[in-house]
Amino acid sequence: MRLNSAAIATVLSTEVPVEGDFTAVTNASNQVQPGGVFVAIKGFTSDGAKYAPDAICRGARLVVAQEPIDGVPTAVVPDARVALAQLACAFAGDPSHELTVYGVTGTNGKTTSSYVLHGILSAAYGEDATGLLTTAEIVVGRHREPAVRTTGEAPVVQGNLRRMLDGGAKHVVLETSSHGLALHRVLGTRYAAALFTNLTRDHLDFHPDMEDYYRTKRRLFERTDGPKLVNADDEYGRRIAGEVDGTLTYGASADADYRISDVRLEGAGTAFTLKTPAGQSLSFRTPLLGDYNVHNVAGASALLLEMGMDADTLVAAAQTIPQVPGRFERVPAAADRGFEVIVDYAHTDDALRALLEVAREVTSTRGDDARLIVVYGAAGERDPAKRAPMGTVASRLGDINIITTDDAYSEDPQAIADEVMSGADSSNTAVVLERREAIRQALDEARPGDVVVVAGKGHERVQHLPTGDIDFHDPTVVTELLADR
Ligand SMILES: CC(=O)N[C@H]1[C@@H](OP(=O)(O)OP(=O)(O)OC[C@H]2O[C@@H](n3ccc(=O)[nH]c3=O)[C@H](O)[C@@H]2O)O[C@H](CO)[C@@H](O)[C@@H]1O[C@H](C)C(=O)N[C@@H](C)C(=O)N[C@H](CCC(=O)O)C(=O)O
Ligand SMILES: Nc1ncnc2c1ncn2[C@@H]1O[C@H](COP(=O)(O)OP(=O)(O)OP(=O)(O)O)[C@@H](O)[C@H]1O
Repeated sequence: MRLNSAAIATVLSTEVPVEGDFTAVTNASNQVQPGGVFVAIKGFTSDGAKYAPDAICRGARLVVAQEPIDGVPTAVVPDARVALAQLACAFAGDPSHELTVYGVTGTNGKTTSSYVLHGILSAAYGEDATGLLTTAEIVVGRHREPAVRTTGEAPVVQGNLRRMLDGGAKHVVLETSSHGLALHRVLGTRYAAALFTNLTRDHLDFHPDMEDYYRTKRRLFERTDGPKLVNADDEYGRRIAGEVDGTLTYGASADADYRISDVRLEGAGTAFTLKTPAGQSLSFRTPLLGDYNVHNVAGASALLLEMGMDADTLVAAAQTIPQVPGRFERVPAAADRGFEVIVDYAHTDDALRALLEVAREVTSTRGDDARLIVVYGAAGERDPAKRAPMGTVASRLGDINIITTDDAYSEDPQAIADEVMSGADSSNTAVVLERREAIRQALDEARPGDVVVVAGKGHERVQHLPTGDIDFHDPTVVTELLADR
């Protein structure tokens, strides 16, 4: 919707030096629309003010910045990121206030839990009534498109919420990263419900310490009026429950409000019982595998029960949760060879441990000689402290392990691999830097019965290397290599 200068002045509580109507807002100079507002953010690597003249050339009629910019009509604000969010909400007409928005946060399991919530909501209320914003995809009703960020900049978040509302959505799941909370990308969004999975070491290149990381995640719960569910089996989940009024817990702990028990592999999925605070025992069957996925399904289910979903509808819907892209994704072409290939997004030591424990369990059901073969690596420019622990986890749980390159960005892949190797056991680990070659060697090694896990990139379609970006999608590469054999 259009906003006039008076409306912008009110939203920002500042003077606006240009009259008339404005069409849209952005912080990216190359996305400016004619008649738009450009918000100049002082970033970590660059200063948006540098791009203000370019934004004006592209049709912006007003720049919002923390200091006046010479020769450019500027509205001055104390915090440009806050201003960006305020304007994004105003231009989109505050869509979150007309939607039921479910926020999901945590270190691991956000995307999966978001898909679980979305899958159950879609089964219960119809696909057209739902929307999903995650790391893997943006889903608007029946339309799916790849996502760029977990939590995009405020105009992206608000623009998508508006699109969903206009398309008939009522329930939207918004995966909410700590970057999103810290950098005000979701400021002004009304959350009707919030879910916390867990907190383990990650993103310490961005947060000064775990306490800051924790407090940032906690903000989601402080600003949610409706139901709030946290993982009782995670120390930080318990902290939120103790510190934010009205927060309930789920988990296997004896004192969890929603208590998980009787977890067992059943057919190609998992069965478990969820005991509710009202004393009901609900028997769940889900196609997802592993204890951590039981937590993801239990957390989402507890939240939906608190939101008033009928228990029978919920339990039936949980049986039909669709495959989450790149999370324990089985590559069908491998079945013909008698072994399994699983692609997964695990890229922290904790996620890798959780993944490989399930993969180990699956391997053990495939016979005494079945082996677990693991291809994995650590990303560059991201929290290097997790590299050696990833090596340790893989060596402990995998039979044959190949360290390869993940997204190295500008870092030297060999140096990253050396750091991972420093935590690994060299008797069961090799380094093969080229990712396609590493996967090829793992497939060559695989015998009938074995399980091959390719971890780290999941749904992603590009590999970021110091030499530039290349197209790379693990499920496609596995399928191509199997076809070549
Ligand atoms: C730390 C971080 O999140 N940085 C993001 C942030 O950077 P920044 O605000 O410091 O911006 P900057 O690059 O210094 O540029 C300053 C300003 O100039 C603008 N600019 C810049 C160049 C230009 O030509 N024109 C222009 O207008 C930029 O849009 C920006 O507003 O804003 C940029 C523009 O939107 C993002 O590209 C950048 O993402 C970086 C590359 C990134 O990798 N972010 C990751 C870590 C991230 O956000 N991850 C989280 C969590 C993932 C998870 O665990 O699930 C996520 O939510 O995705
Ligand atoms: N609840 C969980 N606890 C621990 N590990 C999990 C959990 N759920 C999923 N995982 C593992 O972590 C990987 C990433 O899961 P998912 O994409 O759901 O998390 P995420 O929080 O969205 O990650 P990111 O922040 O990197 O986008 C999965 O592929 C799986 O191996």
